Amino acid sequence: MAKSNIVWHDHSVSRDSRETRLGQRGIVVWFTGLSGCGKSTIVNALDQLLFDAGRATTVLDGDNIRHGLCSPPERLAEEHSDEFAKRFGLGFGETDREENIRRIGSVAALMAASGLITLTAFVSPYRRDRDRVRKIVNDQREGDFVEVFVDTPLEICEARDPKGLYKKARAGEIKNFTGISDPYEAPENPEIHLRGGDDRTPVDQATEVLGLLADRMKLAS
Ligand SMILES: Nc1ncnc2c1ncn2[C@@H]1O[C@H](COP(=O)(O)OS(=O)(=O)O)[C@@H](OP(=O)(O)O)[C@H]1O
Ligand SMILES: Nc1ncnc2c1ncn2[C@@H]1O[C@H](COP(=O)(O)OP(=O)(O)O)[C@@H](O)[C@H]1O
Repeated sequence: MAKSNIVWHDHSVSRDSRETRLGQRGIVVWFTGLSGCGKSTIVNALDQLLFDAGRATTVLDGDNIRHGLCSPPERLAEEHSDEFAKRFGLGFGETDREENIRRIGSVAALMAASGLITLTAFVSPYRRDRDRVRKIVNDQREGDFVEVFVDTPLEICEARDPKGLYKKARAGEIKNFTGISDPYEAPENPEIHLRGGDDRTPVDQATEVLGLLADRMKLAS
């Protein structure tokens, strides 16, 4: 393949300077799990706990990111040509999910490099896609990627069905629905394994994650 002629440009404000000013290490906390497992709710609770503790955070959430950076073709077609929408819009096929996670992974790595505690909530069903993000983040600095598996059984996610998507998927109205007509590859060695579907609240779960993150967010002394 031909060389791309793209050259990295270094900037004068270093990552260390940014992190020293913020008093924390920038990390990526990557939540993965089935639709309805609790990712967004737990991330939101964790973000609130971190914010209240004076931390600088940001949240990348699948539902929101698919309103902008990773819009589906139908949304793009409202503003752009059909050809553009088809080319750049992302659905839920395997390759579209791969590109979704590639874009988010890249953004998450940039945010962590700015010193932010970056919380992400994506189904991200393919191990290979998650591992690529792990590599990008850890290549910047080892140990900064924290995978959190929200392990809520499918039956519970389906019973919750807050958006009615499982019902539609069972009726064949949504194709490629994770857990129903599309695979979910569970993490083999997540840094944090949260078992969902018991009587713990999202705040309990977020508090557990916060405890496990404490050392990773600290600046080296
Ligand atoms: N086919 C299919 N499979 C799974 N999920 C679907 C699908 N179609 C729409 N949705 C809704 O989109 C949200 C998942 O988007 P993500 O960007 O997180 O998906 S992925 O990481 O690219 O797999 C997901 O959000 P959550 O329920 O918050 O997980 C769903 O609301
Ligand atoms: N620990 C929990 N206990 C009970 N219900 C929960 C818990 N966590 C999330 N939920 C509920 O489950 C539903 C799906 O949660 P959500 O955060 O939207 O999942 P996801 O982002 O993984 O799709 C919501 O109605 C939410 O209130």
